Amino acid sequence: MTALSVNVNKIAVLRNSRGGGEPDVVRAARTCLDAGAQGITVHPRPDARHIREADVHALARLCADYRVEYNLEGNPFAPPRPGYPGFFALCAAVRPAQATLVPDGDGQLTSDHGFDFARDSDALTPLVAQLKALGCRVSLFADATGQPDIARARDCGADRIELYTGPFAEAHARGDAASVADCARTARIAQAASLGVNAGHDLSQSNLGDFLRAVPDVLEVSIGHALVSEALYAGLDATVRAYLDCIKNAAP
Ligand SMILES: CC(=O)[C@@H](O)[C@H](O)COP(=O)(O)O
Ligand SMILES: NCC(=O)COP(=O)(O)O
Repeated sequence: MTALSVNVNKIAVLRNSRGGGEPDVVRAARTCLDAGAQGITVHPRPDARHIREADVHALARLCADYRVEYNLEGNPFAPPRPGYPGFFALCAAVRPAQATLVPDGDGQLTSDHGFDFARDSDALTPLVAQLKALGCRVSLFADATGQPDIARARDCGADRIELYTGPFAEAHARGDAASVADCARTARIAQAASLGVNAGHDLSQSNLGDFLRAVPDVLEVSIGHALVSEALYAGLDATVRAYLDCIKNAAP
């Protein structure tokens, strides 16, 4: 069955907005694992807008305690800067079970494209080898347009690809069913090249079932933005009631 890796970036967004320690990303991740999630994903960015170096280490310890997969995502080509030692250095320090390479520019709001394998293969190949030497499974973020050159990810030495599902999610929200067929075609090309298939970006409760029914043998989905948004809705009712109880119980 497909594994769920929860991306906790958004918990760190909320924490950083106040400068304190709440919400606590490790507590949130532990709650996800206690609920049955099979892994934790983070995508630390060079500007440290959400996940910070210390979080990467703390979550690595948690995943080791729970013996679950830790999936570290990032751009291996982004140079180090104060507060961000670089993706490879982070992987060398915590040795995540899976390193997912994503070709994000610095100023991007979020990830919005996969690798161009015709252009990037030569640069990726030695990096993939170095990450594998650390003991990481390596996955490469890939557009899901049915392009045959997805098989080149295998030539780079990668174990898996992660289908970029943002365009699928947008199309699904418009009621357009065609894009899931592109995802399925891309997955089959990758699998024929002996690559495992992960998927992520903007997956949600409203599109995940349709995605998994259409795309064969997806090994893992990593989900953050929608999952955390939905958790707010799911938790608000109980939380407001708890506050009302506090007020009632404190009333003279
Ligand atoms: C690769 C991918 O799709 C996710 O890791 C996504 O980029 C999360 O990053 P943000 O939380 O910064 O949007
Ligand atoms: N790799 C995708 C991921 O970790 C989560 O993406 P999103 O659900 O936050 O869009």
